[in-house]
Amino acid sequence: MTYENLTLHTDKYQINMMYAHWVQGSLNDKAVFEAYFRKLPFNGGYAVFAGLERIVHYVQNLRFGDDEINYLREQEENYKEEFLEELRNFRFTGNLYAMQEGTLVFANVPLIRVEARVFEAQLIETALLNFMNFQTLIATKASRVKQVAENDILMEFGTRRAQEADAAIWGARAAYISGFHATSNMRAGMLFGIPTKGTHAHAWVQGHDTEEEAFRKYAEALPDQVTLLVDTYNTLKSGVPNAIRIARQLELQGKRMNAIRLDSGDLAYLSQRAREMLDEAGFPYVAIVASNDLDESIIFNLKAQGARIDSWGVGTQLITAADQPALGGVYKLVAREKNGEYVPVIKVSGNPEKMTNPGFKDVYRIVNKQTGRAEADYIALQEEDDVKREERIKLFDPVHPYIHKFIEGYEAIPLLHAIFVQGELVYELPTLDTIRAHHEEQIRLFWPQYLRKLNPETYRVNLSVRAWQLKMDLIHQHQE
Ligand SMILES: Nc1ncnc2c1ncn2[C@@H]1O[C@H](COP(=O)(O)OP(=O)(O)OP(=O)(O)O)[C@@H](O)[C@H]1O
Ligand SMILES: O=P(O)(O)OC[C@H]1O[C@H](OP(=O)(O)OP(=O)(O)O)[C@H](O)[C@@H]1O
Ligand SMILES: O=C(O)c1cccnc1
Repeated sequence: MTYENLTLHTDKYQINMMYAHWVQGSLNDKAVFEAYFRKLPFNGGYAVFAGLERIVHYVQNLRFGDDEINYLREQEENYKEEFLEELRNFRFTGNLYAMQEGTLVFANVPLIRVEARVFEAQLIETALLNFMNFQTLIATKASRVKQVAENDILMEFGTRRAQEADAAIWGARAAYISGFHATSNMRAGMLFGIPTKGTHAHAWVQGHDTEEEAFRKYAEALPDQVTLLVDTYNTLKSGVPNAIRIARQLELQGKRMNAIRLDSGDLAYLSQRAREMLDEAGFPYVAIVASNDLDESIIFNLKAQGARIDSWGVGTQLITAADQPALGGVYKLVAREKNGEYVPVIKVSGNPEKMTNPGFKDVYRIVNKQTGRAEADYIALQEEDDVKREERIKLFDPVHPYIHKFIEGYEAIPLLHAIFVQGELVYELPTLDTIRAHHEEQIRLFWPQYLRKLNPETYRVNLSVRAWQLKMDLIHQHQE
């Protein structure tokens, strides 16, 4: 059994469509798909794109090996042997464009564009969305936590509550992209180079005759990284006083205790009292770590209550994106090859929000040269040159097209980068620290009103006049 080959990590309907294309002789026709989401998660003002590194590895390693072929043969007697033979030669030979990880992204903006034989473009939909949706969701959640604790140390503690192993490690990576400082997951540390941190569990304290003995033995074993969990019995009556005793003993050895950790009770009150006790005892340098089902709202609230917490361990709520467990990213056909040329296609829907934006398009971030801040994302047909030349363009509200403005003196930053061209990887995957730095820059690119957690302003995402006109024309054609 091979677990590593992700080629069949797809929905059966993709293979069915591949088969039907093969039968009908249309497998080599080119298709253009775009991946995007329609609604921002967590009622927020932005999302943080993530998932590209995993997508790159996935696309590079697409192969139907013996196990995959045999399984398909067993599963579906309709699949002809020649089709299965065709699959043996399957490689991704198309073009794939994507946002850089860590980029701030918005609803209805293409985040990934795939231009490939329909045979290939169809297969990869499921996995692409799987990776993009999960990692983008967690990176976004982490960014919200980061926003409320900008100057504190943030540790990702979620593995034990994550939806299985892949979610734990890719979630840890997504959190790091958005500004977390460390993860408790050692494998994520090993695979991605994320710094790891850890304290100790209640079991360590319970496993000794007294709390003080537990603390002392722990400090003897790891004198340079002593963070003591003080809530097993009574935080203020025994935990903190015992931790202070250990801090004293460590000073006699010329060492400094790192921190105490609070994991239950009223974290605002306990942190204030513990801070006083530590300061009075002469240990102002001993930091206070808090954990216990934390999320951005609780952290924000604790800060408003004057909590004296320096470092936050955030697990369940982050790794499971508990208040919104899925990002609804979709993958839609926008153009297809017909008689050797691309024709735009649309999906018309009773729900106007679900109507797709047809045509082969590019995305630009329009940055005001004077303020250095982003004004809008602008989606134009690929052949449109005015935006590429940074000439005057019209921004207008697609729902109320009479509300518009013309802008010039802007910089148009193309957001979709070439990742694969004709099947070749042309993109050098950035280091995780480069991605993190890119994310920080992205945060600075936007006015705070778009980023705030509560009732953010809606950032403009506009179609060019031509892209909008194309959409209107196709809607009218379908209505007729
Ligand atoms: N001052 C505070 N203001 C708002 N929320 C808080 C405050 N202190 C703690 N919390 C949060 O309230 C929740 C308390 O959870 P819970 O009722 O399980 O209490 P607990 O102290 O963990 O109890 P237990 O002893 O069973 O572990 C946690 O999510 C915690 O982060
Ligand atoms: O609350 P989260 O945000 O998910 O953070 C992780 C939690 O996991 C641990 O608890 P657990 O009860 O599993 O183990 P313990 O006995 O070490 O406290 C830890 O003490 C945190 O409370
Ligand atoms: O290091 C810790 O304190 C830790 C790690 C994972 C989960 N809970 C706590």
